[in-house]
Amino acid sequence: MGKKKKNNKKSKNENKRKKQNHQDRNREVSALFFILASFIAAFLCVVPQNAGIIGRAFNNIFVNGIFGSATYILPFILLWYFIIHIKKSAELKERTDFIWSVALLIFGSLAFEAASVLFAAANVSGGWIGKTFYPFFKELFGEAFGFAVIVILFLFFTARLLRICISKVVYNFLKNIKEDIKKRKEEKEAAALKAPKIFENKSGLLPEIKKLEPFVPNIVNKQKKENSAAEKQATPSEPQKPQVKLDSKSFDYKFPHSTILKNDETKSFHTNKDELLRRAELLRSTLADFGIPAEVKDIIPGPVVTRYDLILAPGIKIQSVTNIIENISLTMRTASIRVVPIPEKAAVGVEVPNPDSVTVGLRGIVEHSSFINSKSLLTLALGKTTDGEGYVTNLASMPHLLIAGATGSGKSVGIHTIILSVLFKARPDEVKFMIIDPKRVEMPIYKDIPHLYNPSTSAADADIITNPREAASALKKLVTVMEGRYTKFAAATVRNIEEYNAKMSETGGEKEFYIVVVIDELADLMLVAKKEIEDSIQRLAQMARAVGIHLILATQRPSVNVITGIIKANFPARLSFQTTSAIDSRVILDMLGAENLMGKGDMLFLPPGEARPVRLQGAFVSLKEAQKIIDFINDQNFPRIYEPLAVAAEVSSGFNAAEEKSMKDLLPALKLINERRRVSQDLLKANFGSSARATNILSILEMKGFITKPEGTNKWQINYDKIEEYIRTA
Ligand SMILES: Nc1ncnc2c1ncn2[C@@H]1O[C@H](COP(=O)(O)OP(=O)(O)OP(=O)(O)O)[C@@H](O)[C@H]1O
Repeated sequence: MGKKKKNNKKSKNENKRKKQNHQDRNREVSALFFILASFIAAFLCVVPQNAGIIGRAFNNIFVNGIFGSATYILPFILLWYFIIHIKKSAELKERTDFIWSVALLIFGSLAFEAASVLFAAANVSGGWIGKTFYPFFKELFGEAFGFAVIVILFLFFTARLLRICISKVVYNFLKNIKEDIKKRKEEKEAAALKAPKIFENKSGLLPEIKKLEPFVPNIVNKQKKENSAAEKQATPSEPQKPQVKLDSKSFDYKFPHSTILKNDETKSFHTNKDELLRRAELLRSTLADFGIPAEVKDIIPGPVVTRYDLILAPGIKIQSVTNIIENISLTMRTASIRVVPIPEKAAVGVEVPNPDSVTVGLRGIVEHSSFINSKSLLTLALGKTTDGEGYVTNLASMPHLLIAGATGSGKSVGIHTIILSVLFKARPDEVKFMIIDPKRVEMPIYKDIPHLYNPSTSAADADIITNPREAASALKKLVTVMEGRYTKFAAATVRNIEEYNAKMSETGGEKEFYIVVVIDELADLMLVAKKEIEDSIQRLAQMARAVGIHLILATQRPSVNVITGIIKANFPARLSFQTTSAIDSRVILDMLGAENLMGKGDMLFLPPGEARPVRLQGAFVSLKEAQKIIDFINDQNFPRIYEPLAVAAEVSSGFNAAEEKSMKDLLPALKLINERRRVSQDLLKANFGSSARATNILSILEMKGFITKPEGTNKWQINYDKIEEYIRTA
């Protein structure tokens, strides 16, 4: 059944490719026709006397006849037709293009006629069309205004033909003016405020309102400046091409535009100074009520939470604040308050959710200078820090990432932003994703991207892996791919993928692509084949970094059964969304805190080697936006080809030593099932000796389609026809 599905998919891909080739050929023939027509028309316009009867006829019919001087526009129109046919990314709108072209010639004739009358230009004329219809415009609008109307309509038709969106041009123009005015105003304000001051209250424990005032606007200004600087540095929609580039593939791949995404609401989040000061005072007085003398030193407003940095009176422990978190929540009328030590300021930060939070959009971060300027192909746009700064990190240096969080906390959205951030920077032949999604809910949207990879299949058949057993087998094969790369790199006397690719650039050899393995719900895999999965993950996590393989594991059940000691030890970078309990927070981060997050993308990121996590509001991207980016990529029909080593590994045999043994057991197992008319782990164990052997046989039986387990059931269905046929032909 599996084979049939694969064949169907293959033939579908083949048909698609054939259709595409046919369309490409048609476009090329049309382009050739239009460039020839353009040359001939230009020749006939410029030197009709050298073109015999045809030249004279052309001159008499068009230049001295129908269109007058507007005939000279014709070669340009034909040239434009050539351009849109040769440029494969341009959409062909044959009927409307023809209408705009005719309108252009008509209004060109009218414009020339109007010019000849208005400026008494004897050497131009509007031909029969100009002479017949211009009097009507002249009568209706008068000479000068009539000319203006004709020119405006002429420009309008030109814009339509050239696919220029006038409203966009006007909008961008007005936006630039508005931003210019805003920037000048900000500069004036900044000059007035002079250097940013950190307020200090020397008089007592009450924060002094006057001294607080310059602080809040300074933070907001800083963010706005960062935004406009980023906007200036590069066109937002065009992330800079990273330096590492595979030169062996010549496909003209286009990166998706950030403008496909929705605008980021946090670009200019508003802060109400009076409200912030009121809440600071409320916090101070609540602490005082519980006998904790403290001074609010800084207020750091952010898009989702505001941090109040407290200086505790000498002798007061930070735990005294942590102990009354719930009371603070009550008085401040908000849940999810978090207390963090800020050693660099000798302060205690109290993070309080804002009454109105704004969504952090992915667009705001991928347009941020730190993302645009990052050279790594594996740059991740995670979200924004509590003070509203874009937070960008590099998967290549982590080198693997462990993600956990309760259901609904924002894990899937987080995984989408991670995958999409890479899609904004990396060509399909530079980075590939091996996506394992036993939940089958979130990841199917990526099933056709040319970045997809599965070491068990050829490139054309690569799909999202949903079956836990297939996942276990694919991970094993990835270990083989990793070992193959090690051998290859050793032969090339390089230590890692960067050096290897640099060497290939010099020698013109084939480069290696990075492989990012994404597992959305590790728990589902661990349930089925814990030992196998753990072994593969351990080996990959320990060695894969140098050969460009990186793992991202996500789970909503961060228990020690799923995130085992072995896995944890090999994953120094952790990302925790809200957890259901403090214990879960400890499992994932080795500390408390994640249980007090707010959900919906609120997260703690622990970079490798860091002692304290950074709190971030994850970038949000809707499935609709993600789909648009994927469509943009898929529409380019990037050829799905793997670098040879990737498939060479074991694909022919497809099994390792243990599996080979199981293959030998296959025929006796099939005979047994056929005889007993049932299958189970116990039956196989009783006949073949051990549980492990029985598990391996079950896995082979399922992979070969002899048995299937329909979703939602726990019973194997047996394909007796297939079994009988196999036994007959064996
Ligand atoms: N960064 C974010 N900003 C704003 N809202 C978010 C963000 N991330 C998630 N959400 C909201 O939270 C909801 C749940 O998110 P998501 O589906 O990612 O959770 P999950 O942890 O994957 O849950 P499950 O494990 O059940 O699949 C989303 O539908 C969205 O409304």
